[in-house]
Amino acid sequence: MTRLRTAALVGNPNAGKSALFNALTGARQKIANYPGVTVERKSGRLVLPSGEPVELTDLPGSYGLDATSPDEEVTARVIMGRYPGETMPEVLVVVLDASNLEQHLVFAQEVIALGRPTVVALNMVDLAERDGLVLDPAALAQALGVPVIPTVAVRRRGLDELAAAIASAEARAATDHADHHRPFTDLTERRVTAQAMARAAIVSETRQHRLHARIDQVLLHPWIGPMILFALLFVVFQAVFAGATPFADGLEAAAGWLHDAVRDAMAPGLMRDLITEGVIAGVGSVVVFLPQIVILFFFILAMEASGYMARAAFLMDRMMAGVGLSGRSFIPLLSSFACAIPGIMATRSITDPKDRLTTILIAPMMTCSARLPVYAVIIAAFIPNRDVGFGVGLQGLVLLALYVAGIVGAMLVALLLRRSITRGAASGFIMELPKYQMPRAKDLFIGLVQRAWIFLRRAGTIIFMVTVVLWLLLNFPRAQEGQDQVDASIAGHIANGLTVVVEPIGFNRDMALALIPAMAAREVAVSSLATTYAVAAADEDQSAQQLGAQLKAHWTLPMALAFLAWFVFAPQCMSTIAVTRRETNGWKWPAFMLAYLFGLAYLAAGITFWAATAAGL
Ligand SMILES: Nc1nc2c(ncn2[C@@H]2O[C@H](COP(=O)(O)OP(=O)(O)OP(=O)(O)O)[C@@H](O)[C@H]2O)c(=O)[nH]1
Ligand SMILES: [Mg+2]
Repeated sequence: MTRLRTAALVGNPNAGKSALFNALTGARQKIANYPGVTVERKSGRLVLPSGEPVELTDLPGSYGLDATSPDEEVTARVIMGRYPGETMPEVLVVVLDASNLEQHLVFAQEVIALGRPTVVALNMVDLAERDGLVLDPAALAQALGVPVIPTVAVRRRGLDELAAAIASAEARAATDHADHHRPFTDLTERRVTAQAMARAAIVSETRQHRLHARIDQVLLHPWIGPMILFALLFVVFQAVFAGATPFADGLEAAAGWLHDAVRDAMAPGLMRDLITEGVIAGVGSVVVFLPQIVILFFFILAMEASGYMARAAFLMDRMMAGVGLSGRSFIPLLSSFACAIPGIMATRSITDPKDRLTTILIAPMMTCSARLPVYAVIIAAFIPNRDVGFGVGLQGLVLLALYVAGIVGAMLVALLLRRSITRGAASGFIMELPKYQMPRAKDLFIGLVQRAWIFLRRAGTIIFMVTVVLWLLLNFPRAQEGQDQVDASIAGHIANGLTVVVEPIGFNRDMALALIPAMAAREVAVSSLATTYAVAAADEDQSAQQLGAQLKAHWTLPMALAFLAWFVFAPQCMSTIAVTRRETNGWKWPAFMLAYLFGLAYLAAGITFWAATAAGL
């Protein structure tokens, strides 16, 4: 019988473990240039030169075997063979950042001291070379007592050698009968040794860090830094609107054309209506926002890969401390701009449980990409595409304001929570600043394709299904002669009931109708509105108008602004609630989250509506 061969990648955060894992197994794990990207173990298949497979596990980065946060706990457990349902990995592959040896050797020694078959991947040797370090891997191997293989994960350099080293360590593992206890190693001692080893392994060092140090002086400057960060965000949101418009217009025209083509080609009837009103008008109204999503993620991915994101975390640390959070919360909150689900999972790298809980509770207020279609459709319909001077577009400005509103709301809530429910001292923040890197075009491209695919898949599955169900609920029972179809329908009845609740904050029936299906996914608010208006238009024998024109015909500006304010806060997403339940082990906190976010949304929408009405908008 053949054994199942196993190996695990271990090392400090940001050493390039996931990049190496992807290169060795062909997986597509997320990599980014800041610590704490991976928070869960992930396995894949590596094929050795002999053709034999090895199950390789990618682990969260860690500073030591005595875990201080939930993600480090996973690493320690897997290494020690105490992870439920999993055998202990036979070979440990320690991944080191060659340009940061002194730090990374501290944990490496602890792992090597376990006495198990171990191989060291001396990764990022390209960056070490760039920084003018000349390394002596043989000296390091001698000092550590295990093989050391230089690698460049992102350029696939050294992979064959690494696989061969894993294979021979693997062969030793078969005859390894050592008892697997954990020997005591002293941290201070390891630090001193790490320093000595790093010195011995570095043959020569030239001063090339200077440029990067100078860039950091500017980007991390107490007041120039935040200004640059804000200017950058400003550019991002301008680009989301200005850059996407031609593409979005093209897609919208294509959807319109498709709509007309289907209408002309099919015989009149419910099937035709389902396709034109539900699928094309509904799902199509969401898909047209693909260009905006791609532009937003282009900036996010470029900032992640370059190393700027970690600087932004550093800059925000002071502001975060002001509301009782640490800069450690920044990365999870930042991930929440893509989606709150990975954001909430990323809180596993936060050591302090109260810090972590607070971060989980405010994460849904970060504007996730699912809100972008909702914001964009309403802004495009109600905010004039005007230049407010210096080439700054009003639409992009309003979009930025919505993002800022979410951030400010989150900070205020954090402040309140830290003074009441999650009271406690704010923990300190130490984060290594990663090296600056030029984002690689190929990685960016793959990242964008992945994001686009996630967006389209959502449109094709959950948004499609919810829209079709809504269309059915809008069309049955059929209206009597002279009756309005939407009013007669099941959906209309439900919406009329809800309208009583949301009328005080300025919402009409159509808006109320969009809120319930949008619980499945926020983008559904857009497809629901599009479908509702398409059904209503067909009923009144109007030609189908584009969604923007329909909104303008049925809503006032204060109503539109109130709807935007609602979406800044409302917890319109079931999956976020589910992941909160999982990460907090119970229903208490997700229930709390739902209640307070709905409360906030209601307040914000109401205040916006009445203030805008009073201002005569
Ligand atoms: N230049 C260079 N960059 C690398 C190399 N390996 C990884 N990177 C980059 O370094 C950054 C960190 O890589 P990851 O694979 O996410 O690091 P990790 O060890 O998995 O980090 P955590 O999941 O946070 O523990 C990414 O931006 C990678 O593109 C390398 O050999 N050379
Ligand atoms: Mg990783």
